[in-house]
This record gives sequence, C-alpha cells and structure tokens, in this order.
Amino acid sequence: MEGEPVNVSEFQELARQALPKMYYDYYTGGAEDQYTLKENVEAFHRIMLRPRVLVDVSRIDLSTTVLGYRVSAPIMIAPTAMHKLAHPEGEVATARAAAACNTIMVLSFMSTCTVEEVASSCNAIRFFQLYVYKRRDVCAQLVQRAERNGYRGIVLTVDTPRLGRREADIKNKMVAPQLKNFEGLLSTEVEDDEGSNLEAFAKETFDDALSWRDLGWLRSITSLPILIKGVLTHEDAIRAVEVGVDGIIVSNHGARQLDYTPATISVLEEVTLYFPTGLVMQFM
Ligand SMILES: Cc1cc2nc3c(=O)[nH]c(=O)nc-3n(C[C@H](O)[C@H](O)[C@H](O)COP(=O)(O)O)c2cc1C
Ligand SMILES: CCCCCCC(=O)C(=O)O
Repeated sequence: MEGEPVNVSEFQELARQALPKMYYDYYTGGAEDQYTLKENVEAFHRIMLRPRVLVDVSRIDLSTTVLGYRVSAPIMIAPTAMHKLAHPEGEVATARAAAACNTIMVLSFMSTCTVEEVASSCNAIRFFQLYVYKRRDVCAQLVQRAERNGYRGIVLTVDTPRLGRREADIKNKMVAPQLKNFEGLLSTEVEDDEGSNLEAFAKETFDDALSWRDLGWLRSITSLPILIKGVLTHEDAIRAVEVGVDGIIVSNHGARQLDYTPATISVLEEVTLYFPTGLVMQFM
C-alpha cells in the first residue's frame, strides 16, 4: 500500500499485516458460511444516494442526541470484545478516541481493560454492554460497578444465548486472555482442546435460558436506562417497547451469531417504521 491509509479497507489490510492470524481472523470473521457477513456489506452497496443540488452546504451539522446526550454525528462505538488483542492500550485508547470525536462508546462486557480503567481515562460518555451469565451475581456486580463509575446506560445484548459457530476460531483454536473485570469473581479459563475456546467459555458461562422476563431482573439491579442490542424484526421491537426498554439497537452482531439472517441495514426500515426516531439505532 502506498502512503497513509485513506479508507477502512486500507486500515483492514494494515491490521492483517500487523496482527497474529488468530486474532485477525477473530476480529474479521463471521459465523458459519459467512453469508450474512458478505450480505452486510453488499446490502450497503445496493443503497444509492439521490442527491439534490443547489443546497447551501457551507455549514453542515450532523450532530444529534442519543438518550439525551449530544453526539457529533449519528455514529457511536459499538461494543467489541478484547481490544488489547490488537493494541496494548486496549479499550482505554478507544474511549479517548470516542471523547475526541464527541461520541458515545459502548464498553464490551468482555473488555480487556476494566470498567474503572476506562472510566478514569477520559470524559467520553460511556454505556456498558452486558452479557447475562448463569452467575447473575457476577453480572449484578459488573452492572453496579459501571453505574458507580459514571456509565450512562446498559446495553443488553440479546442475540448471544450461545456464541455463533465461527469456523476460523475453531480451526485456530482461538483462546481468550484472562479478563481483569472478572478477577476474583469468575475464571475465564476453560478446558477445550477441540476447537474455539471462546465458544466453550460462552457455552459454560452464558445463560442460554435468558428471556423477556429477565428484563425485570435487570431493572431491579440498576436505575440506568436499558437498551437491547440484537433486534432484527418488528415483532421483537414491539415486544421490547412493551417491556419498557429505553432503546433498541438493530443488529445481527456483525454476522457473527446466526448466519443467514438479513443484513442489519436491510431491516432497519422494518423496525423503525413502528417507532419514533431516537429509540432505534444501528451499529456499523
Ligand atoms: C471483533 C468483534 C467483537 C465484538 N464483540 C462484541 C461484544 O463483546 N458484545 C457485543 O454486544 N457485540 C460485539 N460485537 C458486535 C458489534 O457490537 C456490532 O454489533 C457489529 O460489529 C456490527 O454489526 P451490526 O451493525 O449488525 O450491529 C463484536 C463485533 C466484532 C467485529
Ligand atoms: C470470551 C467469550 C466470548 C466473547 C464474545 C464477544 C463477542 O460478542 C463477539 O462477537 O466476539
């Protein structure tokens, strides 16, 4: 590549050259045949712009609000696990980037920096993403730590009762580092010589019986607004509103969970049709 990277594909190529194959494959891979992974990109290619001319564009303001917080553009940082696999500063550096861009960062439940380290690193507005473990006490402690440390919302990911079957991770025998957030609470080590250590960990730890009624439990342990992430149908969006969530994130989890779901962008209209804007978001 000549010169500085100028677009996302060029950054991706640099990442491919810099990272160990196991981690690069983890970051970029989708589930199973990766049909939805391709479709997530192609669905964007099918959307054409319809430009109007002779409009004064000398001052453009893309800013908007999310749960009342002003962001410079309708773009936020999605929760992604284990940033230290890519850079020694991990999520702390990501939070500083969010602050510099005046946007919101959602810290992954599976972060490599702690809730507290990220909170004290900068003044970015932060939400905390939650996976529900069978060990509810561990989840409750993490949610309460997030609340104490100034996180402004809980993003409950609802598309991961089990981890998607990611074939590259199985082949690479992907291993996760110990996660500092859980020190003294739960071991993130699992015995699995067969395939993906992440998949084995999720199978052992994530609560695959999680259902709509558990929103009541989450409400009982936090006073923060609750968003649910991973909705792809208007039926589930209606249900989410009925149970009183504060926001919906339309998402197929970057095609890493259930393959052969539609591209996230292609269902955004179906979901938003029923709701006032502001309640529904999509991560890229
Ligand atoms: C490497 C990687 C790690 C991710 N880790 C998480 C995570 O810890 N929690 C979560 O809710 N989503 C996670 N995601 C999914 C993203 O939050 C986001 O949904 C996805 O990248 C974009 O797809 P969407 O537009 O369908 O949401 C991860 C995605 C990637 C690529
Ligand atoms: C260590 C257990 C699994 C982490 C899952 C993070 C995630 O959501 C992803 O898509 O990867």
